[in-house]
Amino acid sequence: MNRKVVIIMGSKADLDWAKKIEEPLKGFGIEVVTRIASAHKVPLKCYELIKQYEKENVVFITIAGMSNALSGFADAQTHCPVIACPPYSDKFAGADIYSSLRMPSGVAPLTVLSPENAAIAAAKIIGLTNPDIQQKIDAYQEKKRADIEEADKNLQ
Ligand SMILES: Nc1cncn1[C@@H]1O[C@H](COP(=O)(O)O)[C@@H](O)[C@H]1O
Repeated sequence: MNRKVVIIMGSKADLDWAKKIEEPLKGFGIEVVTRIASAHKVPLKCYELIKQYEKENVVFITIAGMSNALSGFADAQTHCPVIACPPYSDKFAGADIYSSLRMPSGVAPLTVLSPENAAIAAAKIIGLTNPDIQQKIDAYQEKKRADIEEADKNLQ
């Protein structure tokens, strides 16, 4: 069964970050749709996008910098899994991150900070019902193990 990942980002300023999530997903052969909608500025658009894609049982990945309302907002409106992947920032001592971590009761977006890892997490969810994707995840992990062996061998 083919399921897609829908990336929603708060601003076009997040595009470079989104691409770092898109690339590994496409490497796994997963269809990715990328949209821009800010929960602060266009909440109705966010809602409509969530409801539109929810019908396809997608995995959402949400990207929102500074003050991340988007991930909790999205998660509370859908039965689909939501992975928050806020863009990296060390401004204000990295305090932006708390807006992704602290959620009210019943709101459960998963936060994954690395864009590549967010893609892996989404691929694993899709892999639960897709043996092709499972095999690709196995191969990816095997490559990671081989990289360690290679690096270790090169030190000897
Ligand atoms: N949290 C939020 C709500 N609306 C936009 N943002 C985020 O704020 C940053 C700057 O957005 P803008 O370009 O709209 O100023 C971007 O990371 C964007 O995701």
